[in-house]
Amino acid sequence: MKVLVEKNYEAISKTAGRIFIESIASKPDIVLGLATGSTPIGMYKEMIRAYEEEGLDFSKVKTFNLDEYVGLSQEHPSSYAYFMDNELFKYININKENTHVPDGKAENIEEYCKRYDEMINEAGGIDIQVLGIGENGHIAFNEPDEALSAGTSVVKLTENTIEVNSRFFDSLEEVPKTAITMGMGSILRARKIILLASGEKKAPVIKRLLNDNKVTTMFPVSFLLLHPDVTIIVDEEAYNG
Ligand SMILES: N[C@@H]1[C@@H](O)[C@H](O)[C@@H](COP(=O)(O)O)O[C@@H]1O
Repeated sequence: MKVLVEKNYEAISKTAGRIFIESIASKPDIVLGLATGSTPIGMYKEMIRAYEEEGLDFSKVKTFNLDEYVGLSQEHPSSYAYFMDNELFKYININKENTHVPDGKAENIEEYCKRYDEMINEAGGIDIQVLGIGENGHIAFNEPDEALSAGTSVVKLTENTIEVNSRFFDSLEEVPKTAITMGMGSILRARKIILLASGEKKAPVIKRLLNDNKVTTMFPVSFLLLHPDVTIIVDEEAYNG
């Protein structure tokens, strides 16, 4: 596991953005694994800047997002599909058909989850995956539990996650209780993984990840210890607390 400690949020966004920009430039039909949450927003801004100022071409890029709330349509302002459109897709020349965010309104949701993993495989697998991290160590929506799904599945969100994510909704009651998430296997199959963390609230989980040499489903991010190509990019607050 490679660890890069940067001064602040702006610096982690620039470093992560640069890795993505260079990857896209060297493989124009790259498959990106994308994440939501506040952390990757600065990195997406860097990618938009590279499109505007350096002419970075997204026309052949394919993307797969990690997760989506069950029950929210793509037009819902708190949905992750809406987030991706407004933080990245609408500013770059990506072909909308090449972007995939799990469908929170899918009719046969179990079938749909299986199909989502197949779609990733059919696209050639994820070349580079960006991840944020929850304050309880979740990645995507893989919450601490006795068992974690290998493939994409529907999961129950913890009270903690519902509360933390309520800032993106008008009220706590509006936050869906379940979500579709890529599974640990889907994530670990990505060829390269970049984990981003910013701010002192993330310091306890980053400390645990870097110091505990143990893999446990009760701390989902610990599965990254098994992956051969993970880079953790953190700011000083997330590193030192
Ligand atoms: N499902 C997402 C995760 O993918 C994300 O990593 C996490 C952290 O979000 P933030 O970056 O806002 O701290 O939030 C949500 O729960």
